Amino acid sequence: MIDESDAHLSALIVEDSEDDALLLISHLESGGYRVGWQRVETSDALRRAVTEDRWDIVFSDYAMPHFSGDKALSLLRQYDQDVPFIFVSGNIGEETAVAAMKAGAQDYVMKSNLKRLVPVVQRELAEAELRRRQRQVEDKLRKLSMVVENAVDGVFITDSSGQIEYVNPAFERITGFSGREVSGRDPALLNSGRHGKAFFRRMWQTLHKGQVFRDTFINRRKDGQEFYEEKAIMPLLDAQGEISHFVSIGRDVTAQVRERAERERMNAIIEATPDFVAIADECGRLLYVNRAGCEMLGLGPQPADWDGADLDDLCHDETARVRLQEALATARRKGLWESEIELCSREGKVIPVSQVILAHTGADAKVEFYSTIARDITERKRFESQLQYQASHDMLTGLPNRVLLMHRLQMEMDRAQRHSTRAAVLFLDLDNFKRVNDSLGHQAGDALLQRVAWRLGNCLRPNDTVARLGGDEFAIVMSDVRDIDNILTIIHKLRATFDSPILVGTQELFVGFSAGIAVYPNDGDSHDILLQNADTAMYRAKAMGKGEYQFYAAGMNARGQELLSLETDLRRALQREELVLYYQPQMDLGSGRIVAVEALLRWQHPEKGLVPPSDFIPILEESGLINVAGDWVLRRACADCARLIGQLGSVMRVAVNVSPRQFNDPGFVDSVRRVLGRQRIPAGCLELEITEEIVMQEVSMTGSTLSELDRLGVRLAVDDFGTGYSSMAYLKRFPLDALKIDRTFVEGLPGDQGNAAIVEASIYLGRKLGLEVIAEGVETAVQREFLQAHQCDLIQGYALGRPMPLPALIEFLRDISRH
Ligand SMILES: Nc1nc2c(ncn2[C@@H]2O[C@@H]3COP(=O)(O)O[C@H]4[C@@H](O)[C@H](n5cnc6c(=O)[nH]c(N)nc65)O[C@@H]4COP(=O)(O)O[C@H]3[C@H]2O)c(=O)[nH]1
Repeated sequence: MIDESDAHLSALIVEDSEDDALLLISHLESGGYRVGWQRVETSDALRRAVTEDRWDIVFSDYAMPHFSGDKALSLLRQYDQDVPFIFVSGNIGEETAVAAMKAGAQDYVMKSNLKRLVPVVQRELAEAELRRRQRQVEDKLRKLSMVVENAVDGVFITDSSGQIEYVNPAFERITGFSGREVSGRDPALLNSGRHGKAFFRRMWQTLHKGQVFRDTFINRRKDGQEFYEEKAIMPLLDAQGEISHFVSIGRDVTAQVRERAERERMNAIIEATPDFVAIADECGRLLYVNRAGCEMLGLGPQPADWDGADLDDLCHDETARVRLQEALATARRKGLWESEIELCSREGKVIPVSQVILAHTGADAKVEFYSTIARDITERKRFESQLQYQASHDMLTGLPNRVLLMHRLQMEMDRAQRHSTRAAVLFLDLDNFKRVNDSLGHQAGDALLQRVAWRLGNCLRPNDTVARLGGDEFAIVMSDVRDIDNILTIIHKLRATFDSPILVGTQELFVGFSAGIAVYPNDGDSHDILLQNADTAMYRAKAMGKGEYQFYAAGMNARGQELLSLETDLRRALQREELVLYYQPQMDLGSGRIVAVEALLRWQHPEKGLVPPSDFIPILEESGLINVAGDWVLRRACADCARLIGQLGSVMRVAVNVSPRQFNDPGFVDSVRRVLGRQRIPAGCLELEITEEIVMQEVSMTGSTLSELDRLGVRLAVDDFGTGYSSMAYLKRFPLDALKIDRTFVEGLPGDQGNAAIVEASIYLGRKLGLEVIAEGVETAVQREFLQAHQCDLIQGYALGRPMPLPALIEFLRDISRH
């Protein structure tokens, strides 16, 4: 009996007789099968049946009216190789049966002997199952073999003694050996000798334990070249569990190993490079920064330290950020951007770098990432600026040299053109420098030049430039020259700066300059010409004598030139004592006596003759020479006064004009005290004429000076009374003795009613305040009478006498006393 589990049988019956088919089924059922069956009797029906269903077994009659067993067999085998095919026929002969078996039928059963049917079915079903399994195994083997044959990995199989039995095509390709060449040989033929014994010992130990050995082998190809093979070797066991074979599967990883080595080398190089190397994603986020970059920018060494940072964070301000965005845009457009830029470290240090940014694009031309290399050029920049400094500065003095001077001069010329002002260049040449050099040596000469440079630098405005042109030549570029006075101011400052001696070693040296001045745009429209003209002017100045300053051109600079030469002349006049005092008498209207004289300064110019004070006092004021001149006037006037008193035997007062600058000099009161002491005249014999301008200036200081002078006993008179716009209050506040009515009010007397009223009021005011009133510029007898009638105390003017030199005055006074 058949097994219950095998009892179900699906049977296809090719049979023209329904009865025969039923008989067949009944035999099978009586043999224990539960049969599901179908009967077909044409080729179409058979085809349909085998394509639509799966059958355990097929029975077929041999000869049928519309079909034949042969055809049924061959049709079936087109669809199924394994299903048992059993002829069940009434008349199949021996020969036909053998031929049918050859054609693929499994057996035949005579209809007359159906007793055989069940055993045949049982046997054929079992064999069909075997065949099916076999076929599956073969199928699998075929597939595996195909895989191995087509694998990219090299495979070889050895027997247990290590002799090669099989190699796949990949092995041949990788090693260069053909299967035939290596068949029966030891795989050691691939040995490169690069692995030590320990390596193979470990391999064999692993394999003999029945485990898989994996490692990277360095093997040798047939042509002797080495290659890297990532290999797995495994033992195969037979039914007894003994190792029967070894299978080696190896992948040629030479390219990867080399690539990895190359990458590691590159990485080591990048890590060792002193330049900043970084990779950023398409949004600028940093993906990689090398060691030098981390150090340069103060980023930690671990990626986590700068995680989230991007290229933007390396910019120190908004301008740098905009520049970076432009750089990235250029890199996206052109693939590369390079320039010099400034990066900023985390600590805020600004680092100048020479940087390259590359944009790396993918297949869609979109940027996938950026790489950048930046070299710290701090040193180079420092060196460059040092070079630039050296190229543009004089090494001895540290002042700009000719190159930089020309550049600044051009800038000032441009600025002057824009603002419609002027620029000036002064060419200075040290007087007597050669003598210093020759007598004290070069070191002393150098030291002198350094100190001169320092002093020059200190007396200029921040926008002016002083340069050393070489030797003892210096130049100054003056910016924003609005009028000629600006230049004169600088010249005064220069002179004042070099008034005191320069100490070189133990020597005190007085330094003077000869200078030429050229003014843009009048004296040239290019910097070369301007400097050349200033040079020319300097030579002219030198020719005039040491310490001279000379403007290049006449024309608009004529006034400057004139003022300058006047100033130079005045200095000389003071030294050569060309200044003289004239005296003009003052009469007491009450007694009719000459009680005082006014000292009036004159300049006895060798060529121009007698120069009036109006022509030179403003220059003395401007240049500061007024203090020297005023001091001289004071001494001279007091000395003359003493002489007058001595010679005439009567008291005589001298009035001396004091300029604002002289009055404000802190040493003024002392100098008055000194003069009085030296000349031994009573203090009341000296009257100081001060202007309304002086009394109106900062009150506390003026007040204290006036009080000090008053305590000395000196008389104080207000000159030019009524010409200013001042308040009369000062007359009360200060210790004054007299007021002098200005001659412009006396002029029209008595006809000019306005003037007459002012003069009357002034006399009235003076009397009320206890001040002596002196009328100036009295030219006529009518004026004198008017003043006398209005009780003016004193008069002064041509009506009495013009200013005269001392001998003439003495004569004049003697004349009067004689009459
Ligand atoms: N038209 C006319 N003029 C007359 C008559 N009488 C006198 N004068 C002139 O009037 C001026 C009087 O001097 P001031 O008002 O102090 O005015 C002085 C004074 O301010 C200043 N000055 C003169 N000498 C000195 C000085 O030693 N030091 C200072 N700081 N200033 C002085 O110069 C100014 C002018 O002096 P000067 O030219 O000498 O001119 C003198 C004198 O010559 C007259 O009847 N008619």
